[in-house]
Amino acid sequence: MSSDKPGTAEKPVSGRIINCVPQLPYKVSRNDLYTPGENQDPGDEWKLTPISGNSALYSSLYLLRDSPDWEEHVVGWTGEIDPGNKFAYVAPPNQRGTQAANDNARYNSQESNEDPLYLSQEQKRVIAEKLQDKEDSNNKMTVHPVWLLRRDQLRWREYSDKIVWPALHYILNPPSDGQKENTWWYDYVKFNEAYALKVAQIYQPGDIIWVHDYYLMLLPQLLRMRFGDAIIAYFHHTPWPSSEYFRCLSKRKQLLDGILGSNRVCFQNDGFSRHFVSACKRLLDSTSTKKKSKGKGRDEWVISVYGGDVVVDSLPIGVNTEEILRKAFTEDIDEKVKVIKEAYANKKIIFGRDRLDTVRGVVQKLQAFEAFLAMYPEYRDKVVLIQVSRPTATDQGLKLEQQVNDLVNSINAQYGTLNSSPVHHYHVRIPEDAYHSLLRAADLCLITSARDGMNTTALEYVTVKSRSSIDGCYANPLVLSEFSGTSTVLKDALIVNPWDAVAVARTIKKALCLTAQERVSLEMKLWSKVPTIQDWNNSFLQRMVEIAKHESQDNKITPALNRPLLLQAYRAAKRRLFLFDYDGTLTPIVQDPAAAIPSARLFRILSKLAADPHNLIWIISGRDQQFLSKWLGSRMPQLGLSAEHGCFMKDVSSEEWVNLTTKYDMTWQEKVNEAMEQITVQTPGSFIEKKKVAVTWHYRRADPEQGEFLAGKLKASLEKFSKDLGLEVMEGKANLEVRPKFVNKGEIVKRLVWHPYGEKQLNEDEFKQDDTVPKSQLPDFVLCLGDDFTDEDMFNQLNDIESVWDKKFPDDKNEAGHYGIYPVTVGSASKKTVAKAHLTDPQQVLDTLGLLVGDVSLFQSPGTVELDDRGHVKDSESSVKSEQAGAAYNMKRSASLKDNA
Ligand SMILES: O=P(O)(O)OC[C@H]1O[C@H](O[C@H]2O[C@H](CO)[C@@H](O)[C@H](O)[C@H]2O)[C@H](O)[C@@H](O)[C@@H]1O
Ligand SMILES: [Mg+2]
Repeated sequence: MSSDKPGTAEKPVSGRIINCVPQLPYKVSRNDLYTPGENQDPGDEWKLTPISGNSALYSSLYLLRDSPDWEEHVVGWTGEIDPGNKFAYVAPPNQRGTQAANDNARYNSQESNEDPLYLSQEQKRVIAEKLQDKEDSNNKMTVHPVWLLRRDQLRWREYSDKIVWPALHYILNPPSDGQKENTWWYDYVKFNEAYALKVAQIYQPGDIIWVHDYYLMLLPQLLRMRFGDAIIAYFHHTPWPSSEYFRCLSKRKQLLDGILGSNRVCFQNDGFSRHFVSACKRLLDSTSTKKKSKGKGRDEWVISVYGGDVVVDSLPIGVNTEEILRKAFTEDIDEKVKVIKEAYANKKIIFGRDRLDTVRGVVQKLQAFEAFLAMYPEYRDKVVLIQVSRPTATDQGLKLEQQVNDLVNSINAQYGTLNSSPVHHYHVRIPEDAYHSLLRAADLCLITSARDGMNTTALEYVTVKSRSSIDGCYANPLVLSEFSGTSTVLKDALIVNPWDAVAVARTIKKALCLTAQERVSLEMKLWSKVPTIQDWNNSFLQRMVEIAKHESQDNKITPALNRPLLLQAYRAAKRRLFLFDYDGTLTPIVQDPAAAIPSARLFRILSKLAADPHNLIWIISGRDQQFLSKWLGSRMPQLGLSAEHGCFMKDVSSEEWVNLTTKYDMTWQEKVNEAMEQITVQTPGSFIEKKKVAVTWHYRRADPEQGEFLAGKLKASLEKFSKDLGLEVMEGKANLEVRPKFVNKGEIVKRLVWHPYGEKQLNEDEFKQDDTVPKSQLPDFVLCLGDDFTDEDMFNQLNDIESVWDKKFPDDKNEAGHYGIYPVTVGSASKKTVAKAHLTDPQQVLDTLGLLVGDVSLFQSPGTVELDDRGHVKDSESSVKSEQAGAAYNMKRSASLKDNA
């Protein structure tokens, strides 16, 4: 698509889509029959087989490939590569029986069981070439494989499958010490980082980046860190649970924050979007507005996050109806349908196909069918349930399989005869032609999922039933669980609660008794609602183009702090200055101000930071001197302190506090106190915190609505005289603070940064900026963290300093091309900020500082990390070792294969 395509002129999109899918559509396996040799095609070493599942998503990829409007790039993990069995070492004939041969055989048989997947560059090139879609003669779809070649390939799935997936499907994991989960989390972070790296290699401005599903929740934010202007969409294919479930995840904030790097987050239906919006509100304190989307009547929200807008909406995925009809109506399938019908002559066929996991409701289905046979004995030899259950490799798989088998056996034992069984259960993956034949032959399709995003079997069934061919195989009814995402699309299906077996049984009876006219009328309604994948692609992308057009420069999301890059800059710097706010930044906000004391972890990390002679640390807080001295200064005299929003300061390793407000008349305090006391009387639970200069009115413990309302009233009354008295009234966290206007945290920052690094601060009220200090004496790394409105003064000051330095010291930038200045806001997503990056909460603050002092893993939070093809940090010790081992392994292996050829 060209940028001058109608409607795209205002904000051109490049016409390229980068589709990020959790896995490429093919399974890669090594061909055991392959032996390298001169006449061998290296491509023969590998075979590809299409993987099952995610059919709608893959169908969307192929349709985009064929669209004249878009150039498509697909980024996806290769999935687990099957290394084949050809590793057992066979000694060359002249060595057979020798000790060396036996040792080698032992070595190689271990290798064959646990192939470390050391693929050479050439092998990767060959596989990548094969993965490039064969049907794509015009090369319109370029496949970019994400390699994560490790011995234990399942590791890349653990966090998604064992932690995220259950929570998304309302399953709570049993409590654990969290150790395994942590390791899985690091792999999940790496998995997402590997994608970000791959996308960064191909990204061009104007590309639409389309991220799919819960394996890749961190990817949008990772991309936002790299490309502030990128157009990013996240589509969530599975259900999104109530925030009550989602908040059980220990990494809940990081996951939400990861998704919110997108411009648009889209779900299968409004209910899922609503849950997501509420999770963002509760966990990240974001705000949102809601409206109806144009034309479709669906809900659309705009969430405000860190200064930017994220559209949240829904668009149910569809199926490729044309292709289904083409494939399901062939002479071959006609024959197969006839055979099925003859095999079950005089019986109504009830059909179901589900993955055998706990949420697909196979157990509920069998229980309902059992109830049906019990309640309606006249149907016992007149129906058959053909249930195809696709095996899954889950932890509960075996138990579930056993439960299903027991139920099938018990139903067949009770209601079967010598000649027939009411349930035919196939625990296999059936081929596509068999599936289409069964869809066509069915008199009823029964879907009883306890949770799913979009059940494509239901859509495919309705599609097939829209065409008449053989008598009795047209317009057959669908019984559909209300817990399936599909029920919001196919509202006219016979909707059931799968937990109510009796009600489902009654609905089966009702469905089997529908007249032909009723069935046709139902089918017509359903068929008109089946979304096609073509429409889904078009609508999705059309909306993305609109969003791209309306993106404004002053509405950009402040991205998450890129901690690995921070670490790099930290390591390279020698004159580091840390400027930390206290409440809400180094400690979480609590009800009682006196209870917000530093944690042992905070002390440990601050002590480690302070122990480095290249670090200077200042705490710049609204707290008074007494609090700061008691809890911080007395324990760590090496900290610089500033109290009451810049009114006082105490230099590093000094005990003397300097009052920066001595020249100021303090009679205003009386007037402010008076106003605050009046409001305190009216507001039970509120109180005044009197400091030396500043005065704070707290209402955290008051009724929230009353507190907010009266804070507004108090602010208005204070503002009547504050200007004349040179005061500033500041809205804090459930408080209102007043202090002289000419002091603020930004002024302290100015003093600290514009000062020869490491020299004592001057004890003067008035600060005179010394412009003669050379850059080599100014800090080369400034990390400033704050959560509040008052901290914006610090960020503003740093931004100004950066602009001045840009002009004054254009040649003194660091290796990364900047001055190492990091203004970072902490907490609530709803606030507008001038900071350059954000962290979600004080815990992430400690994780970040912990990373700098070596206490925390690089993969605790996602960021820009260069990984090699095995998921090691590039050029790290493990990466180099792994590369050497790989080279040795490949030499040995090819020698062994040649010898045995
Ligand atoms: O600049 P800071 O270090 O962030 O201090 C700002 C104010 O923090 C304190 O109040 C806030 O934190 C309390 C403890 O979590 C909480 O209970 C209260 O609702 C918050 O407003 C402190 O009491 C004030 O003096 C500081 O100015
Ligand atoms: Mg604060």
